[in-house]
Amino acid sequence: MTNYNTVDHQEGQKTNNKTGKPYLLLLGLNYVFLFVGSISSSLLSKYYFIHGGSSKWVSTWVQSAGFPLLVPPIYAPYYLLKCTNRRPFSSFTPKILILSIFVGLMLGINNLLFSWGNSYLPVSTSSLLLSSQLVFNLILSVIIVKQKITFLNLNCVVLLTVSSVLTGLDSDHNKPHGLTQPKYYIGFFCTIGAGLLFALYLPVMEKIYSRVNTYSMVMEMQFVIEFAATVLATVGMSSDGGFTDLKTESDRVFDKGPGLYWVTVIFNVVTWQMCFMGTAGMVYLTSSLTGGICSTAILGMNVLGGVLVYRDPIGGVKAVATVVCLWGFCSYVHGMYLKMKREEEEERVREIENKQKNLDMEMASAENV
Ligand SMILES: Nc1nc2[nH]cnc2c(=O)[nH]1
Repeated sequence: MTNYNTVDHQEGQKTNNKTGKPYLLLLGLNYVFLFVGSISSSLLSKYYFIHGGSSKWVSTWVQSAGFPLLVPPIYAPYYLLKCTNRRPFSSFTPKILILSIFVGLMLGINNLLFSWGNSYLPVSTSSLLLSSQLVFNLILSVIIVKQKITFLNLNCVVLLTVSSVLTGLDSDHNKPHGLTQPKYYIGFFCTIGAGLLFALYLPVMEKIYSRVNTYSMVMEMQFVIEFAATVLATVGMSSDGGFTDLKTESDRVFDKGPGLYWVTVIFNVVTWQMCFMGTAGMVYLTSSLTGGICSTAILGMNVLGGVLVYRDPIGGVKAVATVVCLWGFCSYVHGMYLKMKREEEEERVREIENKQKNLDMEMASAENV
């Protein structure tokens, strides 16, 4: 199993084989998961609320309940494909298990706040507000994993934050018909709270991953994390009539009928799982800050999704905010690409120098003989 565990906490600095093909393939795959999962799950969460769904607990539950989907990729390599000697979950220590459960509970609360915000605000507004998580992400990454602040990451964080502040200031234009001022502010603060928790979740995950040495273990941890988040959501849902809500909503409330209700729930479960698996992979393969920047930039795309799919109102300010968000992300990815190329070149030069040195030494010892 490929091992990508050496990190020095600068973007893209997985020093072990970080430019190799398997690494880039895995990175690309995770990014596709994150991209598709994040955009579709945000739109589907809103679809649930727009068509009559009203339970914040149902919307929270679907964000983590897809953890059984991780069973085949966790067990198949050992039991079916027999391509690894590592038994699933064999590297778990009690400490890692407890930490994973703790992170799972934190994620469960984040999911609840996220649902609360999403139930009141337009997709585009909540997505841009969530972008504020990046500043907290940067600060907490500096504290927790000693992330270095560079021009590249600071520039991106500033641009994405300016983008979300612009949206916050544009609240009058963002309020759809029927959304009262108190509901707008509840949605606003729940979303900012979710951003804060997510900003803590990412560097805490990176810290735990520093003890992890295979990608399989990342999937196993994700299984435990999502399981814990689901237990929290299930307890909340049971105490608040959520399971009855599921039945009532599907039979009587959802205006697209029971069939589409269950399709919405199932697709929510699958796309959220993709989103969180992609996030975990990005954090493991790069860093919590790069993972945060990638997820936050996709939120900028959600703005376009909200406008195109739900006809969210978009004024000049929101349009400028979206452009700033995309500009910040693109300049970061471009900077990272240049950095990776530079490192590849440096590595190549080092290899040539080492080969030359070895050759010189061999020739010198041959002459001495
Ligand atoms: N708070 C928060 N929750 C999420 N759930 C999935 N993506 C996100 C995100 O970017 N922020």
